Amino acid sequence: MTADATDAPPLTGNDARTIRIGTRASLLARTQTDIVASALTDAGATVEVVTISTDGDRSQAAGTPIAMDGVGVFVTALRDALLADEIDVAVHSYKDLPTAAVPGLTLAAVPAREDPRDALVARDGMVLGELPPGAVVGTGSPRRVAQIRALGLGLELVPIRGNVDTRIAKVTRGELDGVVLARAGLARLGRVGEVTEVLDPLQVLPAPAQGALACECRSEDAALEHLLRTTLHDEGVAVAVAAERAVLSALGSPCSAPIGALAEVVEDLDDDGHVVVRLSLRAVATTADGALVRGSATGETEDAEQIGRALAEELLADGAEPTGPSGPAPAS
Ligand SMILES: NCc1[nH]cc(CCC(=O)O)c1CC(=O)O
Repeated sequence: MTADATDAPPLTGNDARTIRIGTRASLLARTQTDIVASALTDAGATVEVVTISTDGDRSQAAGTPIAMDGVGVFVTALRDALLADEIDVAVHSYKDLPTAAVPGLTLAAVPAREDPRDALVARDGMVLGELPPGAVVGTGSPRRVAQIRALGLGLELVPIRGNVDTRIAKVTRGELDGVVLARAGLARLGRVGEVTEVLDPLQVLPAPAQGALACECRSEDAALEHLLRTTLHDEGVAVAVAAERAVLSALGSPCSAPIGALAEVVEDLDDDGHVVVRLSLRAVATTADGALVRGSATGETEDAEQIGRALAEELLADGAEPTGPSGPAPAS
C-alpha cells in the first residue's frame, strides 16, 4: 500500500471524505452527472455535485454564432476545476472530449453507454423520407449535414444551437420541420418518446463515442480512480469507444469533424464453433468536395485502436480529407 492509500481519508464509510463531482449547468449535463453520483452513493461514498459554468454555456446564453463552439469548449472549464482541486471528478459527454490526453488527468471510468444513434424529431410524426423536399431540418453538425445531404432527399439543413429543449421547441413552434439530435441525450432526459425516427447507422453513423460518458479524475487520486473503475467502468464500451476515437485521431480531426464511427463488441463463432468476442467497426468521412467515404473493419478487441487507425488509413486512401487538429466547426 502506498502512503496515500493508507493516510488519506477513506472514500466510503462513516468518516469518508466527500467526493466533489463537477458538472456543467445544462439539464443534460446534470442528468449525466447524477448517473455517476448515484453509482458512487450506492457504493457507499458521500458525494457533492458542483456546478461549473463553461465558456460553452456562457456563449450559448449570449446567443453567439454557432461557429463559436470551439473544440472542447464544454470540457475545458471542468478540466481546469479538476486540476485546481475544486472538484474531484469530472463527468463529460465522451464525444465532446478532444482526443489528446491531458497531463495530470486520468480517464478513470467509461460507464455503460446509451443507444449511440442519432434521432430525428420531426413535425407530425414524420420520418426523414416523409419530409417533403425543401423541408427545413436543424442540425449544426457537419457530420450530420454531410450524411443527411447524401440521402438526396432535398432537405434544407440549417444550423441550430442551444440545449435539447430549445432545439425541440423550434419544431413544436413550427420554426423547423425537424431537428436531428443524439438519441442518448433525449433518452437521458426522458424525452425519447418525442423521437419520430432513430436514424439507421447504415445511413447516418453517429459521432465517435456518442452516447458514452467519461469520468475523469486527477492522476494522483489513485483511490478515487479505483472506486470509479470498480463502480462505473464498462470495458466493452471502453473498447468500442477506443476504436471509434482512433479513427478520429488518425484523421487528425477535432471532435467536431465530419467523421462518424460506431463500434460494437459482438459474439461470433470461430471455425471450431467456439464463441469468440470480436470488435466490429464502421466509419464514414468526407472528401474535399463533400462526398462520403465509408468503410468497415473487424478484429480482436485488444487491437481496438489499431483497427480504428487502420480503418482511418483506408478512408484516407479512398479520398477522405484529413482535417486539422483544431477548427471552428460546431460540436456534433
Ligand atoms: N454536441 C453536444 C452534445 N454532446 C453530447 C450530446 C448528447 C449525449 C451524447 O451524445 O452522449 C450532445 C447533444 C447532441 O449531439 O444532440
